[in-house]
Amino acid sequence: MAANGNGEFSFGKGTARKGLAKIQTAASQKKQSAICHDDSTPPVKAQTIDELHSLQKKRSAPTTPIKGTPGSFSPVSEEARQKQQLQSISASLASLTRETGPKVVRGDPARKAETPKFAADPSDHFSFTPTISVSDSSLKFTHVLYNLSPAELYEQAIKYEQGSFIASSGALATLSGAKTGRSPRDKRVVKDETTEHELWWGKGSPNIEMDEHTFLVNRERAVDYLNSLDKVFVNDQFLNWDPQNRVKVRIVSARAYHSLFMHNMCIRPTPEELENFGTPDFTIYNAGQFPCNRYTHYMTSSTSIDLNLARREMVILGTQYAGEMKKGLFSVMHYLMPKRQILSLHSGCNMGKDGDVALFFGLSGTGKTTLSTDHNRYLIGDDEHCWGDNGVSNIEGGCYAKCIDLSREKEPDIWNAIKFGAVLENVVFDEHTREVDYSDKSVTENTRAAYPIEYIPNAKIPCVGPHPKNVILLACDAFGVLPPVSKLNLAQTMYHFISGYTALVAGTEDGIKEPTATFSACFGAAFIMLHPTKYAAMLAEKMQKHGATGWLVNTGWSGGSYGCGSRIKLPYTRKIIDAIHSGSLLNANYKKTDVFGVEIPTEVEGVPSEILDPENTVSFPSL
Ligand SMILES: Nc1ncnc2c1ncn2[C@@H]1O[C@H](COP(=O)(O)OP(=O)(O)O)[C@@H](O)[C@H]1O
Ligand SMILES: C=C(OP(=O)(O)O)C(=O)O
Ligand SMILES: [Ca+2]
Ligand SMILES: [Mn+2]
Repeated sequence: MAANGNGEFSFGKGTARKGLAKIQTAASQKKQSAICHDDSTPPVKAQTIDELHSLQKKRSAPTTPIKGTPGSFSPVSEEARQKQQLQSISASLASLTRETGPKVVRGDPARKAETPKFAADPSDHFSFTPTISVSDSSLKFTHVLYNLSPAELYEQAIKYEQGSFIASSGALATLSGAKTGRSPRDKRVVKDETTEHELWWGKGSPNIEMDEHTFLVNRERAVDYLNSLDKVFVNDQFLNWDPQNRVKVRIVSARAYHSLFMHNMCIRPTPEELENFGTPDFTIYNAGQFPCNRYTHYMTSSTSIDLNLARREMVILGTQYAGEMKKGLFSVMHYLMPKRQILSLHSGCNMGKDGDVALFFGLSGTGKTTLSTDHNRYLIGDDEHCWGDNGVSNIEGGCYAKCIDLSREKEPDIWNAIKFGAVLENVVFDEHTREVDYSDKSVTENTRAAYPIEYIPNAKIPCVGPHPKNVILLACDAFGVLPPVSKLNLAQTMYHFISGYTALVAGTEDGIKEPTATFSACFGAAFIMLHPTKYAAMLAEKMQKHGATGWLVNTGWSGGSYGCGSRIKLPYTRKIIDAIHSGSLLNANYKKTDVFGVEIPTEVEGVPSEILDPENTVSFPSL
């Protein structure tokens, strides 16, 4: 379309002259008798396109009224508060050798027009901002994208991160890069005078030691990398819905994907809570795109996830798998909470209409998320909880579901939660319709969706509940020898909790290609910090005190091992779980098995009786 200089517009070259109807403008219409005028809509209140675009975005309303009037006790102006916040972020990103933080400014470097108003260094007067990375990061500004909204993070991801797309459901589909599962062999913990005595070290322990100095080397590497970038994302959020034991976390990352993931997974502060956030209790530096240096002492690959409890910091190098952040923080809670006599649990948790709470312990991929998301019950959380004197509380603000073979029919609530705002990791979708094929394992079998807990319609918010009535241990048995369900006495519950017989399912950990039998203490050995007996003793004490019943539920194979038997059908497992919740299974008829001495029911409503006893289904090879 081109203007011909007379205020008239034509399509193509000279088409108007060749007799096609002229496209008429308001000005040209006025001159003629107005037959087809349109005065019903007011003209746009802009003289230029730039002005029009400036109308599109309304300034965010001040989140809370600025407290204090001039002269009242300690008034904090909006300007002073923002300055404090940026100073805090600059301090978080400080180089320990130079002992200074970068010059940080708020806002997107791409939006030149919106000159940032506040800088961390009060002496800064700047008129332009370099947008290229320079090796001496102290000469440039690091732009901080602070607690962006999901919509803003979508735009950042789609504009700047390769492999980020909007799926047809509205979720943000993205790739986590070379790593699509956790790297437990690259997770290190600083051994110092305190942690040497407090933590579980050595054989069987997930805590691979590193020294303070090496931690600082990796921290410097991560911080230098982050400071060399144009912009970083900062999330200030909370862990734990128990208000007395809430932990403030700050996540500094380089990808919108990571920021949106943590926005979904941690508890989102209200605007007022954010204004009064102050100093975080724990900080993650996620420089996952950048490798660690293999010549650094202790490093065995280019990936390292380093935890320093004394500094209250975690550094991530060489893996972009977002699960490292959420599970890394879970490790921190496994340290902090038991110190306060609160038991941290690798479990899902839901509550019935009558207030009966159930815990679902289980190693990754064994069914915590699937089985705690139950349309007939309130969801308290899918993965990480605390059990204290007042009952249970979720640590997180979101859920992280495995979505391989996800179907709308079998898991409607999870299906519907994968909408705008949710992060979909490593899934495959149709290039045109953007419809996800949940059966496709081309990228990984460990495809995942992370969504805020309120995306589940019957989520219980705040995510807290009374003391549990049932403690369900989910074991995914790759050999098919465990019965689908058995009732445990307290001693048996402790035995199974400490030994943690289950399977690592494919993809959740680096290098695991098929279900592999394992013993994972506390059904989460990768995340515990103290010796398993410490958690087990607390669990026994709480179960006894509150009269909870223990159950062992096999969500894995029956009638033979992986490869010859088949996985227990999800609808059967759901029926078993229903019978536990309703109390009907507690009062069923039982028989003792020879193998573990556990009691197995002879009947469960909706489940074929012959599968309840493995002796009927397993064919052991004759000797
Ligand atoms: N009998 C079963 N019980 C539970 N989950 C099952 C069963 N059979 C298949 N599954 C599948 O196993 C996966 C369990 O994953 P998930 O619930 O996310 O585990 P977790 O939350 O413990 O990591 C889901 O993909 C689910 O559909
Ligand atoms: C996220 C993980 O596990 P889960 O399925 O238990 O959340 C993980 O192991 O990386
Ligand atoms: Ca028998
Ligand atoms: Mn889960």
